[in-house]
Amino acid sequence: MIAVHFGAGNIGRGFIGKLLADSGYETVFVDINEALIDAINEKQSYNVYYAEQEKRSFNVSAIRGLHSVKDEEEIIDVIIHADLVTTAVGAHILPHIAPLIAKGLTQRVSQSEQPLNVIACENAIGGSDQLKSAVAEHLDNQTTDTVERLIGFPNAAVDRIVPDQNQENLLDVLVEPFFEWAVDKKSIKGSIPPVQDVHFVEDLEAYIERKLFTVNTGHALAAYHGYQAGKQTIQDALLDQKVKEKVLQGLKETGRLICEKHGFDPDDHQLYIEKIIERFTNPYLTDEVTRVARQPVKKLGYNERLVSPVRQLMARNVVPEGLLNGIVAALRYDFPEDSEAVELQEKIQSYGVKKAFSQISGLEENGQIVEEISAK
Ligand SMILES: NC(=O)C1=CN([C@@H]2O[C@H](COP(=O)(O)OP(=O)(O)OC[C@H]3O[C@@H](n4cnc5c(N)ncnc54)[C@H](O)[C@@H]3O)[C@@H](O)[C@H]2O)C=CC1
Ligand SMILES: O=P(O)(O)OC[C@H]1O[C@](O)(CO)[C@@H](O)[C@@H]1O
Repeated sequence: MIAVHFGAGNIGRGFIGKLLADSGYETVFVDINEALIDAINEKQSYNVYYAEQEKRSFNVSAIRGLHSVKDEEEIIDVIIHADLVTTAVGAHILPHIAPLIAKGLTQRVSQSEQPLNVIACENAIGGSDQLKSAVAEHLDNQTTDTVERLIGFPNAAVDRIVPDQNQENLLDVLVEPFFEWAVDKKSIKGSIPPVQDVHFVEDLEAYIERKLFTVNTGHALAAYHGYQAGKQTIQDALLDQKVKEKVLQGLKETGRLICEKHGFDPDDHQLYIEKIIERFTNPYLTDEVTRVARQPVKKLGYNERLVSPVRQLMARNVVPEGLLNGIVAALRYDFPEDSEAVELQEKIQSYGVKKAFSQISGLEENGQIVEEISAK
């Protein structure tokens, strides 16, 4: 079994690559980072370490690497023969890898009727749908119909905290022991050769909103409030009671939405929140506030972890003060090494908070949410 995985970064190697190897796949990593690809081809294996007292280690082998620009022909060839295609590049990168995936799929469907599934493992609602739309822009009409018939783009929710790495061996990855990978059952074409521990679910929206609005919203709140409080790591941020209370306030608000909308049991959801706070504070991980806060422009988007639950709660006549305060903290994020933080601050300087936030979030400039934010 051959899997092509785009993005040999933290999640690519530390999560998806490990599960694919555990399931008996040969994994072809595609990445734009030449040093990573060279190391994969030279070493042909790496270790995944668990952030826990025992520090269990797992060897990942049967891997090779291809460079997304230099090895285009080989990537197309491997897509023709693949049993599964996955990505973990960042949702904003999906449009950049779409042309290459489109070329691979065009050649594949012209010579084979074998179905294939392409799963975007990104922190985004409808990540695979986004990739499918981007791929469709590079297909001719006839190929679009055949791709529609043979190629599935099931959405997925992926959950594992993999911080930035500081390993001696470039490829090794330290990850939290917990992980969850849920894939939308209904969009699968043909079948996916088994991948260990993947859940195929009927109602992905409930899973993904529960995950995104708890793990990612909670992490974002800890990062933006932690940054304002001068904390270096998420672990330190959550040791500050004031920051922790702000995180818990926001999670209480998203919890209300998730339970009301998707019917999760409030007591079970409270345990889910507690488990997540425990994961954030894992003492065997060092997770920089600036990693979790990265790309504030993306994170303030319309369907993202802060604005989406605020929109949905306001539509239910609830004013979520904790989440609104989280947005305010995000709008103040000015880490100079994050190009989106620089862009955000420049926008605010040029247009003022109201207009800048409205442009970034896609919310109406004179709407209630933008008014609430600018009044804070
Ligand atoms: N790190 C984490 O804890 C989690 C991350 N995620 C999601 O997983 C995705 C990846 O995140 P990370 O692995 O943390 O990021 P990362 O930055 O470690 O990995 C991304 C990889 O994509 C590669 N890449 C960028 N442009 C490319 C291109 N045009 N072609 C091929 N490869 C390209 C980069 O070189 C890098 O190796 C994101 O969508 C993130 O939201 C989801 C759950 C947890
Ligand atoms: O910033 P992105 O692209 O969402 O990816 C990093 C994310 O990974 C996580 O650590 C775990 O999902 C998030 O909380 C964090 O925001």
